[in-house]
Amino acid sequence: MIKRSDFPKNFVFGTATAAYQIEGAANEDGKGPSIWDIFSHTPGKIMTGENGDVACDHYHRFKEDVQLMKEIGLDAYRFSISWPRVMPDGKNINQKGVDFYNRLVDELLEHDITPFITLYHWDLPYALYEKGGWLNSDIAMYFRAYATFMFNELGDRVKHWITLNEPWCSSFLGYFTGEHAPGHKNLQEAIVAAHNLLRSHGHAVQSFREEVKDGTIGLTNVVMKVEPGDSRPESFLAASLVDKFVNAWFHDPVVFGKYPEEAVKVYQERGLQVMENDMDIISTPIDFFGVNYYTRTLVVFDTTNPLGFSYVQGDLPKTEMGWEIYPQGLFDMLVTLKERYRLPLYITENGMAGPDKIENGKVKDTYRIEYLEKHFEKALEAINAGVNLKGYFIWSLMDNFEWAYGYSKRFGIIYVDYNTQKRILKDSAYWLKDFLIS
Ligand SMILES: OC[C@@H]1[C@@H](O)[C@H](O)[C@@H](O)c2nc(CNc3ccccc3)cn21
Repeated sequence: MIKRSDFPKNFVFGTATAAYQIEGAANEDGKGPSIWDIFSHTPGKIMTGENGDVACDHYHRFKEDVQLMKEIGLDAYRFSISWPRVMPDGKNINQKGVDFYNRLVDELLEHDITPFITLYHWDLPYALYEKGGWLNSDIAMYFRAYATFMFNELGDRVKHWITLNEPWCSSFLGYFTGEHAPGHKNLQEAIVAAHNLLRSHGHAVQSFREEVKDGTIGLTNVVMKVEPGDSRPESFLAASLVDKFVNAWFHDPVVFGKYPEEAVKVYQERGLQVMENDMDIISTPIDFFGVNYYTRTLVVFDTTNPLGFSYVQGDLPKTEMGWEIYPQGLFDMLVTLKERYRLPLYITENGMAGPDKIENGKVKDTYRIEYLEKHFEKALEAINAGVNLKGYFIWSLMDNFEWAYGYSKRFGIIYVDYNTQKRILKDSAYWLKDFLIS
């Protein structure tokens, strides 16, 4: 049985959340609307018709939540800042919003929990969306100013920062499939948004080097193990191509200053415009990559699809999200990232949605314990194979607003009763508490 002491001494175990998914107080103390406030209030966008107006009410209950993190024994906590809470119009400061994050950071430090901050976890100020949002090249300057302000405000106490959470999701789910805010369905827009997201990332890193000399900063991407769904050579080719678009497209430019050759041609014909210095800015050196790993993706050659491939379902056991449980993919991708980019890594998200039910005041989420154990084992295997893995953040600390699924998917190690806002540690939280002292 794997033990915490099998991991390197300074390895951090934590949990992760995001502002819009847990804070609530969506219109309180001067906070401005985000694109997710508008999207979640738009009929038909959220499967359950729910929104993040209250969520887990973390804005008011953060002290209780930090106490629970301490009770579990977490080393670190990854959370995001709501840009529109701090800058309601995307530019001017809302001091009450800033005060909240100062209080949260101080509460974490008082409980010996190391804060890891994500600057952007999808909740763009709506006022900036109205100026073009990620489609307007000026967004990089707005993001740099926001990042610089936060570095100056919290950088004396917060030494680990992530610029963006999953730019692939922000661009391709937000602007191509339309499943996420702002709900556009335009491939050209998605390509432009992706480039502006990476430009914004690079500008934030440049500012960080000036403002927080003793800190580390990185970029978190969704990392999918892309595999062929059948044995045809064309499907192997399709898998390799999809890997370039989903994984390499958001890693290569940040390290090599170049987009993957195979994908550039496709995107240049569909609106990608790279201005002089863009790639130099995007490839401003970072300290680590954050890895959000959940599952694998299977693709097959498919001439009926204009893109030449289609996704297929695998036959492994699945979580409530319909995602296959595939711990081997975590090992494979950690090794791949290490060999290709030679950067330290954090697992910034890994976890599962389960059929969590309260029975006699308990949640017997044995399936989540098994999921975490298997993925912990693969993480340790990767470390022993030479991967410089520095930490592991479970998604998530508590059940929360799961984007287009509303509150119907529970990822937390803490159960949230949304009617009463009562928090109940699931069996997986008690298992983690024991693991962290093993
Ligand atoms: O869905 C669970 C979490 C979500 O709550 C987080 O806010 C987000 O950072 C997050 N990213 C993934 C992985 N992304 C993904 C996107 C499309 C298809 C499959 C996985 C999962 N999650």
